[in-house]
Order: sequence, then structure tokens, then C-alpha cells
Amino acid sequence: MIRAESLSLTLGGKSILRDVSFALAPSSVTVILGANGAGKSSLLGLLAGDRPASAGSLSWFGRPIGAWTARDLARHRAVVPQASQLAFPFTVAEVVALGRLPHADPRRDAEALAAVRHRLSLETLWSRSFASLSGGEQQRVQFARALAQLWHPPGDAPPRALLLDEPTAALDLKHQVLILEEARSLAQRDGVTVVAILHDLTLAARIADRALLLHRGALLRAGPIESVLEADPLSTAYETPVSVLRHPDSGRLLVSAA
Ligand SMILES: Nc1ncnc2c1ncn2[C@@H]1O[C@H](COP(=O)(O)OP(=O)(O)OP(=O)(O)O)[C@@H](O)[C@H]1O
Repeated sequence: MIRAESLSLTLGGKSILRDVSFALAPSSVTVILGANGAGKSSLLGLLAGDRPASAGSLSWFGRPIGAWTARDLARHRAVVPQASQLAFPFTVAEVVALGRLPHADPRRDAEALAAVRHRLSLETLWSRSFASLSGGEQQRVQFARALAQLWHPPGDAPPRALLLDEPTAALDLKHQVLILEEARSLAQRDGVTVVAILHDLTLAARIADRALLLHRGALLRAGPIESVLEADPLSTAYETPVSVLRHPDSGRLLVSAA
């Protein structure tokens, strides 16, 4: 369980997050929603332990986040940042292998890398130079690195979390579904706590169990995804009319600007 109580963040004298409280359960997918500048990435940064909150408390699996060493944290949580311009001078295989560094367990690395390569269909990219990949391919490889970081042999898994900042921003429809279904299966099959920032609310409806809806640094609504994806709170949060419909065949929610 990841538990946040009254988290606040002030940067450069500006209030970025105010009094944000929630709990994230293992085996669940939670999306962080909100308009540009609402504080989503800042909240993900606090959750990742990248920076301390200005006030409030955050505990990871029963321990305050400040009590974790960086290496211990890296064994339990992986972060996929927004599509970055990092020009790794490495092959795809080497970038994915970076995810294994915190474990220092060479016996398991080959098994982990083979599993991830197969799960994300990276066979044809494996020997390519990372810098030569398209933006979408690079995003898949970053996701694969995170998967390699969280990989554990069956039956021997500690609590783990996967934090994703707009993981599908550069992806085509097929790969959006591939990555999000993989994240969902990590939650359901492997007990991982998954948190993702998403701008596509229809995709959020499809993938998430729960949502945190931020508005100007405060939590406007939190709870099961269908209780958050309602026209009123979404219209307030995005400061534009939003419509929520249900697809007559699939029963899925379809969310768009009204
Ligand atoms: N170091 C900083 N100093 C001052 N303000 C900052 C700093 N970092 C972020 N902010 C501000 O905090 C607010 C929240 O930023 P954040 O990146 O968390 O928003 P977001 O919801 O992820 O936005 P987006 O959807 O555009 O990615 C923004 O107004 C941003 O300009």
C-alpha cells in the first residue's frame, strides 16, 4: 500500500500541490488526471521519491518514503518519464538492461531480459541503436526498461510499483493498447501497484480501476474510475465542457470535449 496524507508541495514560493491524500492498493491501476499544469507530474515526482513534499507524509509499503535508500527504492519501483530526448549511446538491449542495475544479480538478468523482450515484442529492435529509434519505439523501450527493473521470478515477488508519466503520448493505437494492457496485467497478475498520468480519458476509462482528479494543485475527486469520469467534475477540472457517453456495444465510457 502507498499512502499519502495531506501532501503539499511549494516550489519557488508557488503552491503546486495542496493537501492531497489518497491510498493506492497493490494489484490496482490508478490514473492521475487533470489539465495542463494541474500538478500531475509534480505528484508523480513525490510518489517516486524524487523530491520530498513540503508538508504531509508519504509511506511506501508501511515505511516512510524518507526511510528508503535510493537503491532499495529502485528495487521496488520503476518510473517511466515523459518521452525524453535522452540520446543513450546504447543499443536497445543495453538500455533495457539498465533496469537490472539496482538488483546486482547477474544470474537472473538474462532471464529477465528475455522475458521482457518477448512480452513487448522487441525482438526486431533488440540490437538497434536506441538513438536511431522513432519516438514511439523509444517509449516502448523505456517501458521495457521499467519492466526489467520490476521483473522477479514467479513466486518470489516483493511489493512493487510502476509509475508512468504519459506512457502512451508517442504511441500509435496498437502500441497504446499493448503498453496499457501490459501495465494492467502487471497489476492483476503480478500484484504491482500501477500509477499512470493519462490525458486520454477514454483510454483511462479502459485501463484504470481508480482515478485521482487534480485541479490547480488540489484533489477535486478520487475514487473508482467511473465515479471520477463524470461530466461535472471533469468539466470543472479541464475548465471546458466535457461529455461522457457509454458505448452501446462495449459498455465502455467515451470521454471527450463536449
Ligand atoms: N520548479 C518549479 N518551480 C516553479 N513552478 C513549477 C516548478 N515545477 C513545476 N512548476 C509548476 O507547477 C505546476 C504543475 O506542474 P506539473 O508539471 O506538475 O503539471 P502537470 O499537471 O503535469 O502538467 P502537464 O499536463 O502540462 O504535463 C505548473 O504550473 C508548473 O509551471
